[in-house]
Amino acid sequence: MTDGPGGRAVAWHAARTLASAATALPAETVPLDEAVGRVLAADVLALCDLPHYASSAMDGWAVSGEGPWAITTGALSPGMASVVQTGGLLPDGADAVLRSESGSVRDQSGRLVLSSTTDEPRPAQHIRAAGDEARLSDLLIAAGTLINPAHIAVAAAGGHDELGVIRRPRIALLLTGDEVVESGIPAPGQVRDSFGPQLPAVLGMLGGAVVSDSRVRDDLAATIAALGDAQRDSDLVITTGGTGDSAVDHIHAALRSIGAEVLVPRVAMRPGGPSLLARLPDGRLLVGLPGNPLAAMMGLLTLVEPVLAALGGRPKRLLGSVTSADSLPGRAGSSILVPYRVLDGRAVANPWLGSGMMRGLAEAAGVLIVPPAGVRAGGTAETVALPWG
Ligand SMILES: Nc1nc2c(c(=O)[nH]1)N[C@H]1C(S)=C(S)[C@@H](COP(=O)(O)OP(=O)(O)OC[C@H]3O[C@@H](n4cnc5c(N)ncnc54)[C@H](O)[C@@H]3O)O[C@H]1N2
Ligand code: MOO
Repeated sequence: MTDGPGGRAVAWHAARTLASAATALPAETVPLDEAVGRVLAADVLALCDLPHYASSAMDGWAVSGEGPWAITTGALSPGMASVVQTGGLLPDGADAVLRSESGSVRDQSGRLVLSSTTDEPRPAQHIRAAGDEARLSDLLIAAGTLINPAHIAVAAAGGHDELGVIRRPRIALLLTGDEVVESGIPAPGQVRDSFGPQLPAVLGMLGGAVVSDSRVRDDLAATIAALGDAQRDSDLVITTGGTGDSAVDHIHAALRSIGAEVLVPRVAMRPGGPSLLARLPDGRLLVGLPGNPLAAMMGLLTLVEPVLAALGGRPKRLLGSVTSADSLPGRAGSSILVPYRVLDGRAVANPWLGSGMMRGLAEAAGVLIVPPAGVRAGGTAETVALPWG
């Protein structure tokens, strides 16, 4: 494994495991329509039977006993029927529903009499019984569930107006790089900012919310001051750039200066090796991403994603696997992360894999993890999914 400014590199899988050790944040209550995409903090139980009353599943007549039936209103006794609509409350005494297309009504000396024109209804036919889907206090949605729109409808049917969800991890971004410009075509020596426009979106996809976004001069004192400010309102600080050892790289020195505990000084991977994970003095976590854009995204998949999953109480995303079309050489002591596309069911490495290039990732189906021993053509490689699917 390679050593670097922060110390000894941690193997790729081990780095992800260390980043997964964060403790889940406390719960908050949100209205139902804001709960999609959040993680449920406590079990949701039915506050009533589902459905909570017996109703008709069809437009037609509620009937009691054998036909023909005398049409009436109110409670039914055998031989009586009354008009019902889909979803309508069944009168007492109803034991089936006859669909409107299966019956005919005739006037018999001033009394309306209903007869079936088919072999319907069977007993209990077209009745939605109370409690068919769930009984009062049944478990409807388990704590830890990532809530989808259908869960919202289940919770609403179960009588809930709001849900307890794990607080969304709040993220402070500190972007370094005096050469970085935020608009237009950069002059030689300048570079167009990759992170400002991209990170809030990808962090949102991972369940986080960027609450502040600051630019920091490539200066040690400014970096130390910015780290102090960033901690205050956030659960996670993410820095970009400055992870190296040059005169303009200050992340490691600033972390030492404020007494942070470095948990992962760098990761045994390429690109993105200088990615780091640290615990700040107040206990919050910091992920340092390298300045090279592709390297930073590989650091994000390795460290930020598991940290956010753990803080947000989300299930850890499992690694996938794919058959590699080609032989991919490995590198002693290191994993190589390769954005790939799929051709004829097999993974093919994308072009544009330089650590400053983003086109290969933009066109990727996922990222291959090539172990030190490499992957042979036709062999299986582990994959990590992209946050955008
Ligand atoms: N002597 C060595 N030099 C380098 C090593 C090494 O081991 N020895 N490692 C290389 C690797 S690997 C990486 S990755 C980078 C890490 O660099 P830093 O994290 O210190 O980042 P910077 O030096 O600030 O910037 C690197 C690169 O990225 C560009 N950058 C920075 N911010 C942005 C941004 N917001 N948008 C787009 N591009 C950005 C910056 O202009 C540089 O080109 O170090 C290698 N060097
Ligand atoms: O992580 Mo660096 O070259 O590996 O960009």
